[in-house]
Amino acid sequence: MQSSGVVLHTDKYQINMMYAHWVNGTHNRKVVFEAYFRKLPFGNGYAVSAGLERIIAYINNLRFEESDLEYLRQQEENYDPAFLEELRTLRFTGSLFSVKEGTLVFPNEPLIRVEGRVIEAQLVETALLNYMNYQTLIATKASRIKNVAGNDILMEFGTRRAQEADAALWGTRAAYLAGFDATSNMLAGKMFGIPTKGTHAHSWVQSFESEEEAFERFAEALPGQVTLLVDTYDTLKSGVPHAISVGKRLEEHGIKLSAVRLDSGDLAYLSSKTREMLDQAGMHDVKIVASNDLDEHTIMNLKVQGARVDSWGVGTQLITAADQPTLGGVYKLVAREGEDGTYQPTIKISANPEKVTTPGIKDMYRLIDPKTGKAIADYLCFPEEQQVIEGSPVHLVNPSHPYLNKQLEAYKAESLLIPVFVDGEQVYELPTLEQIRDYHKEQLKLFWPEYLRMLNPEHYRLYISEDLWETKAQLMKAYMKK
Ligand SMILES: Nc1ncnc2c1ncn2[C@@H]1O[C@H](COP(=O)(O)OP(=O)(O)OP(=O)(O)O)[C@@H](O)[C@H]1O
Ligand SMILES: O=P(O)(O)OC[C@H]1O[C@H](OP(=O)(O)OP(=O)(O)O)[C@H](O)[C@@H]1O
Ligand SMILES: O=C(O)c1cccnc1
Repeated sequence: MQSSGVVLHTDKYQINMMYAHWVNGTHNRKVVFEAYFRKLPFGNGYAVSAGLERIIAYINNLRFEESDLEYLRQQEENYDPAFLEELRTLRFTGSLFSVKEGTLVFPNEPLIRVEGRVIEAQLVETALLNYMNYQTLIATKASRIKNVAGNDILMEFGTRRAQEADAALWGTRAAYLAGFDATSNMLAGKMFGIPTKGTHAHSWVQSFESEEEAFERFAEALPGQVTLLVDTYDTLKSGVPHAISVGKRLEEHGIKLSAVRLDSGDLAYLSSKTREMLDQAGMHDVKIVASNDLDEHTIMNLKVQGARVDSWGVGTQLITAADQPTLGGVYKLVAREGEDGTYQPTIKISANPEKVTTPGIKDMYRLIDPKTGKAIADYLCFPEEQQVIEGSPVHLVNPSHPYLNKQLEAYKAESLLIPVFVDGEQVYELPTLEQIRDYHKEQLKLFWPEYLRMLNPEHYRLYISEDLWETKAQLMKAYMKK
């Protein structure tokens, strides 16, 4: 999506609330929102933050063009023309804090904090959640797949099955930042500098009289990167023997067969047999690629069965996050400007204690054990609380079960929310995608394997400060009294 039109990538109720604030004269009132998710996807022990690059571009391009205003005029005759004139000059003048892309994040942690005029903060909710939710979801799925694939090469093959073009492109980027090595999507390659890879389809083989001829013609056309798809007719009786005979002939002309691809059948059995056949032919360097509706479960299972696969092509299951197609991130008001111009913390009550919001503007820290270098827990506190920065002991309170608390004496603290926009100005320069990928790898090293395992991982904790708990308790009490 290009700059023109992004401003209407929002829900109608946001524009209606903006209008109602304008009618009430409260549209310039300052508020603070936080975006977070409540439940980890796929039963994973962590999520991988992604979406910030697109959010930055969105904020920078946020302006109502004449066609947008004309559309609003047509849609709602109640909108006062003076309101639309106000929109014409609207820009994002607030501040936005975010965790960096590639950071490991956990439920109820603010991934983004928006501070600014309510008219702006409300407008951006929908798009921010849209970008954050999808990209974080796919980065998390990709990180799970990378977790089981180890050092094998992972190729993203999902574009044809993605929920349309934007999802294919940004999903591919999310997959790459979380550990995939390449993509088949050429536009994603061009836009983001992701390495591209490709084999050939069954249609290539079908478009020739014989499989052998198809292999030969393909190899001659593209010497140096020849991967032959061997399952169009019969993998072991036809495909692999033909790939071997063509490979031998190519060798005489100095062309090397790189790999064969298996795309159906029992991938454990077929890959083992294929490996045997290639080795017997002395083609030890020829690699085996597997594809066919793979995900972290099938890849792990195939490895347990001894599959001899060097490289995995993963499409549908990754790009659609098929087993859990949404993250469910929310955007909640945590503070608003009072009459005296200072921020007052706000709370959203729920019958479910886990869903009661933690009020106020908060900083977030990752507390790290100085001896082991491993993360202990994450911690929210008010910015004015200085203990963490000074390194003096901190009291950790469980946000929904405050009787579960403890004192932490020795730690290192890393601040997780970094300023991205301050008073409308972008102050954060995005790292390159390669740097984000490296950062994600470093993030993984920060955690004990218990938190990273695919099945039944340990629950990594988020604590709040005592002051934060006091504020939350007071607001809950005040609400109960009412
Ligand atoms: N050894 C194995 N263990 C577990 N799962 C496997 C194994 N081999 C393949 N799979 C997976 O099983 C599924 C098989 O898919 P499917 O039933 O469509 O069969 P197919 O071999 O692709 O048949 P078709 O010829 O119709 O394409 C795929 O998700 C594949 O990744
Ligand atoms: O299974 P996925 O994880 O989504 O991976 C992508 C799939 O897309 C292709 O199949 P398709 O049937 O679309 O085309 P083909 O004729 O080239 O096999 C490819 O062969 C993979 O099987
Ligand atoms: O290059 C491939 O083999 C490929 C690309 C996209 C989808 N399926 C396979």
